[in-house]
Amino acid sequence: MVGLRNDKISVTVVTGFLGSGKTTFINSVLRKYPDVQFALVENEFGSVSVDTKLIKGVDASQLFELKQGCICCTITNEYELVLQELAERFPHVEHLLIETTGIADPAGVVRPFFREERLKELYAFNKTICLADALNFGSGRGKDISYKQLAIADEVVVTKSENSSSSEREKFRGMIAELNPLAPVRFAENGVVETFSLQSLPKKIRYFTEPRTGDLHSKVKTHTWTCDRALNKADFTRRISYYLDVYKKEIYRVKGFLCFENEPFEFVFQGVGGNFEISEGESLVEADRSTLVFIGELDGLSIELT
Ligand SMILES: Nc1nc2c(ncn2[C@@H]2O[C@H](COP(=O)(O)OP(=O)(O)OP(=O)(O)O)[C@@H](O)[C@H]2O)c(=O)[nH]1
Repeated sequence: MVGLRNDKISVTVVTGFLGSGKTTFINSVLRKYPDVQFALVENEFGSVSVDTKLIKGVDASQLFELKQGCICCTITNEYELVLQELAERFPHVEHLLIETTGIADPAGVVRPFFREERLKELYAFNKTICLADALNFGSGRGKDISYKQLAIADEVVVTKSENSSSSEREKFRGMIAELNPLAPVRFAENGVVETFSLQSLPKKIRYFTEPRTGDLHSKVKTHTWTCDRALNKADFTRRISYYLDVYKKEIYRVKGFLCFENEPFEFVFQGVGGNFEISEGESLVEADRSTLVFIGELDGLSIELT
């Protein structure tokens, strides 16, 4: 069956605290892309189930509905097998949307796509989108987990923003940059994000906002590591691999670009919860400067990679 598939399935993870608007957002994505064959998985407290409520009002031909029995096989904790089975049984699926529960740590949902060889063959990880509720953001509700969800995200959507003034929007941007200076921020009004695109973000990540220190009083901190000479690829890979493994609990997210000896193009580094991927980027090396942004509980960590 897998042989029928020409392209990998793109994977987008939608996360965000309880009631932040994940279901609403997913419905708007399904409406926006009526020609894309989606599959939908909801991750719930470590188990996996498909949330059929999501198909309401959406043409069923867009969706491959998986019955619980198909994916929750008798073996427990088989998330990776479920993903594999999904790709193999439904060769027409083009895009997998995974909705995490509001109190889930998304690192466990994302990690298999960076770690498992078979999943890397079947899936192309697209991005993690975190929804933040404008009406509750910064209230401290579920602070640790919702800050971690924001810290890991590639893109943030502030939902329920229809009544937010431009100064309030700026404040949200600042608070989010405090947790995650890498993620572009968009706003949803009445469940619709005007400029949203499912496409992955460009493999150029120079847009990051300078980390800020604000008043969130969060344990989540940001650190920018730089090196001004070309790195030896094998040495660096070994070191970062060791470092991220040792601090996989503390370091939530690492993202950046690297310059390696004898390589004309910059490489993009993507790391989530102890696992990482290094892939050739789109920009030619101009100066031999490598930059990695670390996000996590960094107090007391010294980041030495060379
Ligand atoms: N005003 C407004 N309401 C919204 C918006 N997005 C979602 N909502 C409402 O917020 C409530 C929660 O939305 P859901 O989409 O169910 O949130 P969720 O994150 O899936 O919820 P859980 O699965 O329980 O974590 C619903 O009443 C939505 O109609 C928005 O942009 N504006």
